[in-house]
Amino acid sequence: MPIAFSANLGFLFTEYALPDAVRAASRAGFKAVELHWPYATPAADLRAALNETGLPVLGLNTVRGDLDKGEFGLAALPGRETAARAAIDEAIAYARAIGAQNVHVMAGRAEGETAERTFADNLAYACTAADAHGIGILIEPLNARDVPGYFLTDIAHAARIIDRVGAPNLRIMADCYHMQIVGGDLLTRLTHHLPKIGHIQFAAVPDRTEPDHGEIDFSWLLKALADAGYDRPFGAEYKPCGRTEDGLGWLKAF
Ligand SMILES: O=C(O)[C@@H](O)C(=O)CO
Ligand SMILES: [Mg+2]
Repeated sequence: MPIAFSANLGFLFTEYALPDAVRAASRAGFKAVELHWPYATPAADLRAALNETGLPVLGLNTVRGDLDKGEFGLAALPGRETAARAAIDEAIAYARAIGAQNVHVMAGRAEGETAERTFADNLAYACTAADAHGIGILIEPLNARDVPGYFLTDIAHAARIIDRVGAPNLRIMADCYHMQIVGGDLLTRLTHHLPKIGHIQFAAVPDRTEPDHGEIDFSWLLKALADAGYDRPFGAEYKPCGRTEDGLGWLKAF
């Protein structure tokens, strides 16, 4: 099965304004793009670049909240439901404007059963609102070294939340970088949860740069995941060591 890649424009091609980053990703051979927080860019400008290149947008994130206070998402924060749902509405509206396939709803720093219930309720709201437009909702476990106190760190926990919410358009964004730090055993765990996975991302571990070195052999792992049935583009979400184009040897090798 041929393997395709998505460029995460939150980290890759940041040398360019976002519409030109889409064009650069297309020139480099990526078959899709994904975004972090594109809201400062007029959707029409982005849509023009997407139409021009024909690249699909796999997803974008809800805003994190008050960065000065260290917020990293709102959806699992008890008492912040109004802000969380406004962030979800904003993300869905932007996703519709550019034709993005998914919205990643960021949980935030929280713990315990009340946070879990808040997250599940906000996700149910997001899933209903997104489903009306054919958009999926993603949740992503993040490692606690990079994001201390983040509500969701473990893929098995993400799977339990999906069962609890019970919405057909809710899936996991499984990031190999975070998962390796949170327990490794990537092929077995990813394959086990594959029916619930909507997107897979990757970067070298531990330095989160180009995926051609470090603890994980991606030339083996990504082929094994494709053999196991994962048939969507893999999201390259790493921090380039220099200019993005200068570090694309791994892409050419695939
Ligand atoms: O892994 C990450 O950091 C991203 O996928 C993200 O969306 C949250 O920062
Ligand atoms: Mg990620």
